[in-house]
Formats: sequence, C-alpha cells, structure tokens
Amino acid sequence: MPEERIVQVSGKALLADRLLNKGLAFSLEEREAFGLNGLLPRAVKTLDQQVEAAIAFLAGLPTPLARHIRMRTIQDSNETLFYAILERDLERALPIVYTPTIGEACQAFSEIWHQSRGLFLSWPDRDRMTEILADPAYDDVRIVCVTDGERVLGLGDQGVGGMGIPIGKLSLYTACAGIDPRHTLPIMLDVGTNNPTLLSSTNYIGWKRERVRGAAYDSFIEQFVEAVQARWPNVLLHFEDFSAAHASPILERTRTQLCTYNDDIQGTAAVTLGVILAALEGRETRLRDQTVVMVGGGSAGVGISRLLVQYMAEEGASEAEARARIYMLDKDGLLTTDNAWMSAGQMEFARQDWPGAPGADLLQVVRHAKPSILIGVSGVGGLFTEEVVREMAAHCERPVIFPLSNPTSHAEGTPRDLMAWTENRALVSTGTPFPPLKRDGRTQRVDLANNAYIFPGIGLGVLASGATRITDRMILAAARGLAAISPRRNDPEGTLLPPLTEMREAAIAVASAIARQARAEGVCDEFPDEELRPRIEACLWTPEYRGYRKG
Ligand SMILES: O=C([O-])CC(=O)C(=O)O
Ligand SMILES: [Mg+2]
Repeated sequence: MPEERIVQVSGKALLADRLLNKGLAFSLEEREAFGLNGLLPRAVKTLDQQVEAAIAFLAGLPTPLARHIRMRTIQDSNETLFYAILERDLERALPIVYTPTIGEACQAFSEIWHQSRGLFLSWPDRDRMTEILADPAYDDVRIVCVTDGERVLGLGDQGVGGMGIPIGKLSLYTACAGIDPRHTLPIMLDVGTNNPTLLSSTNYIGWKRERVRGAAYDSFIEQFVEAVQARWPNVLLHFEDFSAAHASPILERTRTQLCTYNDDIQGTAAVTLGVILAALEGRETRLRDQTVVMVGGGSAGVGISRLLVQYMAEEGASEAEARARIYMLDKDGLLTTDNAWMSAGQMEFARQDWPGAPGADLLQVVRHAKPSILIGVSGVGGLFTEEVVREMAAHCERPVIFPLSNPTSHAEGTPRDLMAWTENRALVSTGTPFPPLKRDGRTQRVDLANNAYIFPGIGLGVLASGATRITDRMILAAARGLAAISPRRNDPEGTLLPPLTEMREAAIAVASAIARQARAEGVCDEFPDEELRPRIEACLWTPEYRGYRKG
C-alpha cells in the first residue's frame, strides 16, 4: 500500500488539481476531511474500477479522434487514471494518445481545445518568457518538450495545433519510462503559421500571423533557450517537429550549452539504427557492408544517415567509405553534387559518382545501387511502389524496408504490400502502428520503429545519471541498448523489437545505456555500476492512489 500523503488543498481546488484528483476514489473519510461532501456522486470506486469504466466507454466511441479527445479530458482532470489506462492497455491506447491519432488531434486542435495544459509562448509574449516560466507551479520540471509546430509528423505546418505533439510525447515519457508527470512540461512556441487554412479559419486559436522568420526567429529561440536554462539549469530540453531548416541549426547551437535533444533527428536515428542492428542480428554481415537508400533528406534522413556513418566508422570504415554506402533522395530525386539547393546535412550525402542524369528517381536509384536497406522518411505516402520493392528484392535475400513516415496515410508503404511483393522475405518496420499480419495461419506483430522506443529511455537515463549533455555516442549507445533487447537475438524468426507491452524494459535498457555512456564521457557524476539500477528505479513513478491526510 503506498504511503499516505499530506495534502494542503481541499474542496474544488483539490478536485481541480489533476495530479492530486482521484475522482470517485476519494474515500468517504477523505470527502469529509477535504470538504468534498456534495461535490461528488455517492459511489466510491477503486482505480481499477475507474479504469474498467473508462475503457468500456472508450471502446464504444465511434472514432479514434473521439477516443483521443476523451483520453485528453481524463488526462486533464485525473492524471493517475489516465496513466493507469495507458498502463493497462498500451497497445490499444498508444495509437490513440500518440501517432497516428495525434496527427488528427493537431489538425483539429483549435476546435477541440478545452483546457490549459503546458505553456503557450507566443511572439507577442517574447519579453515575458522569464516571468511566465517563473511560476512556482513549475519548480519540479525536469523535462521540457517544445515545438513551434512547423513540421508536425508528415502533416507540415499546424501552427499552434502542434502543441498536441509535446503533450503526446511527454505522456509517453511517463507511460513508457515512468517519469513522474509533475516533472514534465509541454511548451508551444507560437511564432505564427504559414498554413493558409489556419490563417483563414475563424476558429484558429493561435497567433494569427505569418511565421516570424530570419534573425527575429533565431533571437526568439535564443531568448527561450536562455530563459529555460536560467529557470532549470539541469533540464532536459527536447525539441520536436521543427522544420528541417531550423531543427539541425538549433540542435547544433544548443547542444554544447545544455542538455538538449532533438527527437526527429536523434531519436529517429537511434531507433532506426537499433532496428537495423536487430535485423542484421545472427547474419554474417556488418552494417558497413550494407547499401542504404534513404528516401527523404529532411532532419530525420540526415540524422539517420549521420548515425549510420558513425556506426560504420566504429566498425572500421572510413567516413568516406561509410558515406558511399548511402544514397539519399529528396523530393527532386537523388542528391548529387550537381544539386543547387541543399542543406549542409544533405551536402554530406550528395553523390559525386552518379553516372546518369541528375535527379534520378527511386526506381533508377534502386536499380543502380542494389540496396539491402530502404528507409522512408519522406512524408510521402505510397512511394515504395511494387516495382521499386520487387526490383530491390530481386537483388537481396532479406530486404530491410522501413517506411517510417507518419501518420498512416503518409507511410511510404504498408507492411502487407511489402511482404507480398517480397514473398515474405522483407524485414519490415514502420513508423506508425499497423495491424498484425497473418502468415501461415499465424498472426505476426508489425514492428513499430518509432522514437517511442528511444526518447522515454533517454529521459530516464538523463534523470537517473544527472547527465548534463546528450552526446552523439550516447545516441549510438541508445541504439545498441535497444538492439540488445531485440527478441531476434534469441529467435531467428522473432520480431525486431520487443512488444509495446515491454516498453518499460525497453526504456530501462536505453536508460542504462545512456547513463553508462554519459559516465564514460564524463558528462555526469561518477556512480558505481551497482548504483545504476537503484538510481533508475528511484525515478520510476507508477499510477496509483495514495491516501490523503490533511496538512
Ligand atoms: O511522433 C512520431 O511518431 C515520430 C516523430 O517524431 C515524427 O514523425 O515527427
Ligand atoms: Mg516528431
């Protein structure tokens, strides 16, 4: 039985405190002591009973978006119940509170917004940031997830609606890695939107202007980062769904200054490398012997490619050899040194040796390069056509194919098609959940190569170790930590990733890898090996009610 807790607030204020509220689980004695008489229906329920009732109601709702809205209402009134529902059935709840439904929720954000959560720092408030962050309600914050809503999943600019993403990501820090929700804070940097639908919508609830750009944008971000660092010197600052043009420069500018992390660059890269290593498990081959076609030259594509190069370098390849294993395409086809407009990251992967005309399409690249690994981070649904996939499979025994874009309509291919076009030889993993496949009368889970296998563990590792930076080698360590718990290690036919029901173990594995690497690089305090597990366990919060005593 969890120990009692001294609680100062009472009456309506207690019910309105979503971290303390227990709804009908307040005992009759507590209702008496805390002035709740008359405020609640008479029944007293347990957490389990509340979970049952909520799940039964959710099941009857007509659409995933309706379930998402209901879950968010529960989260905003009773966080313990919200996380108890996630804990009970993460497999069904995850696509509701996270990708793919979160995409729809961001698109409908202005219409479904109902209650304050997190912080909205808009351009007109730029000189009030410090004052806003100063509220003592945020004293316990350890992890901030921030977006400016410019590149939400594969859905582009969602303006203030992008706030759905930090809310969703932070709820996974808690659901997957047991981070106490009082340590988390979602922040929306509202610098406008260039989405014409939002700008012309009378319902839009953000700052209704074109996006602030250039030096003004950069100084706004700088002001924000400084305010965050001054307020919480040891915070983990997680950037999410910024545009490709901003994501990398912000990461590079801030990562030597504080503990920052970009999930779309580093998280996507770590999970992808982890799943690739799992796919190579038990085969007499190394990563440096693979040929990779990377479809998408945004922050995810560049981030994954850079991490693959680092890993190949650890296998002994030179940087040039490693880069030569990668063919990167963006919307205009293969990137070659003839391309006029490339980001700094894309330039690293532009090929000099392409024999044909510039701008080769995916089929031409696959035909020429004969890849063993095909990764989609393009945001373009259906790019992995039958012709492309059959061409790849003709040269490769076990094609590794990851359509990682999300939500579902943006995935480059569906697991069912990819398996059918490769006579079930492909090793497929997707960025958004897909239903299981039926094969020889068996059903097989589709591996979800989503950052959700990485970022919660990174947060847990940072909190447990007290790391003050997230280095490239910590990201490599996270990928290795994930690969090390792949079911494939013990079963050649096993899935690449552990099931969602084992998310906690995955987070602990990633956290341990992160913490050990942080220690090796001296970016956290020394701790003996035997202290690591207790440190991690001390960070784990579980959704359960405690008895309350009047303070
Ligand atoms: O949120 C997800 O599922 C993965 C991700 O970071 C993105 O697509 O931007
Ligand atoms: Mg993202």
